[in-house]
Amino acid sequence: MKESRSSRSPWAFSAEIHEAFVSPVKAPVHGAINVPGSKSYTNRALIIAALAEGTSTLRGILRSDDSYWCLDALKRLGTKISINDEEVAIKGTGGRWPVKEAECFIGSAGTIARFLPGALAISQGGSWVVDGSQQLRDRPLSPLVDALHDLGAEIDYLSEQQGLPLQIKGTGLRGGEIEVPGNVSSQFLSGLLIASPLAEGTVKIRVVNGLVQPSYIGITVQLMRQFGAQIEHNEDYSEFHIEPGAYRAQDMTLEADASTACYFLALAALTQGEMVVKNVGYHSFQPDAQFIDVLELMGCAVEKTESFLKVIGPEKLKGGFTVDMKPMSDQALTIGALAPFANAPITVSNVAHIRKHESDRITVICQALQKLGIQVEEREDGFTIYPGEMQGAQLDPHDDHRNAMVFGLISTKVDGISILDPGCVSKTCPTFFDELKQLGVDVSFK
Ligand SMILES: O=C(O)C1=C[C@@H](OP(=O)(O)O)[C@@H](O)[C@H](O)C1
Ligand SMILES: C=C(OP(=O)(O)O)C(=O)O
Repeated sequence: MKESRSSRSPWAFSAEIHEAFVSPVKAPVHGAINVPGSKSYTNRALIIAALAEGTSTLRGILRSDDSYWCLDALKRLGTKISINDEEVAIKGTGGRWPVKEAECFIGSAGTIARFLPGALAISQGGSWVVDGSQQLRDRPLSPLVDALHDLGAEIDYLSEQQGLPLQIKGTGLRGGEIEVPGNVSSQFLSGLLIASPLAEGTVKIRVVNGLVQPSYIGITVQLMRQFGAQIEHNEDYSEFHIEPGAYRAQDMTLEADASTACYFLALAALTQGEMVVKNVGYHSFQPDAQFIDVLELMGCAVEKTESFLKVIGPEKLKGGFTVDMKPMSDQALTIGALAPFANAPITVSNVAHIRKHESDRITVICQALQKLGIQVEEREDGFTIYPGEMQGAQLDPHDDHRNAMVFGLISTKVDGISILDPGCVSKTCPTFFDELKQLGVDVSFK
């Protein structure tokens, strides 16, 4: 087994850059931008298209590390893919992967780690290794592997840990009734759902221990249905019933990334600016599209439409509330970045699971804010941030794109911050610092 390696792909922003400096803005930031494609839509659509019968065309894909490694893995499995900028054509394999033995390196992409094993296990014949960065090796995987075992899969851990690397044999999945916990990651359930139509029999799934970020299951179900799957579920996504049947190729344009949009909306909130994200609408299954409601609660003037989101920042942000971020936990950190500038403390609750994301996000944001001089209270499932004056410091995002992006936001208001390893934004938004520059924010690198 090879050593795990870095997750930076050829689509990453320059590997030569070690530190980024974002200067405090001298005036409110105004702009209207388009954000890149959604990571969640891209990696689901790529994998389902590769499992489908026929050739799919997907427009508006995200070009970042996570999607690069997804395309790379599918190609290593023998899928014919042509990529033309943000458009890909994928000749589906019907789940009969042409290359019967391969090693797939998937960087730090939680989505691929949770969606690919089932997509391989459904195949008849073949044996593949799936591995990722050390960061991804350390993230939870066993609830998915246990549930796939229950459906008849042969999957082995290749290390001491119950995580990547995995060896997956193409034994087919027989179908049946299984349970999966939803409290650590919703992605285990999404991975089971995506594989289920290609099982030999009906699959019934019961979700136990609650479900974090349920809207991501909405994206999974929506795309599965668009590709022709027969899937039924109850209202709270705790029970699913999937009939066997082939996925059929589709021609579709994917949504832009609502999570990425939030950083630019938050920039307006912070700088008394005005920002329009032209290609993300409010009624998306991407939960982060509704983060604008939290910005409204903080005193921003907002416009939420089907096709765009607009935020105008107030004189002073409002605090003095607790917000349960379980439904859209990727933005818990963004609140952490805004809270020191509010007029009263803000508490983020119910996000214990983000300690198992790319970094222990609760500890990283709390330690960074403390380093900048802010009073924080860290709890197992969240944090309270107090308003305060900040001084510059060197901040380490711990190879986590969302930490780096929120450090960039704070830097637009505080002098003397340096962000280490800024290239980690490439996981979902390699163009993050370029976008800031385009908006007139001064960014330099070392
Ligand atoms: O299914 C998806 O596309 C995602 C699900 C969420 O993960 P968890 O359910 O593991 O929290 C989210 O944080 C991640 O960015 C994308
Ligand atoms: C949790 C995240 O990523 P992943 O898809 O690797 O789980 C994220 O993008 O915030």
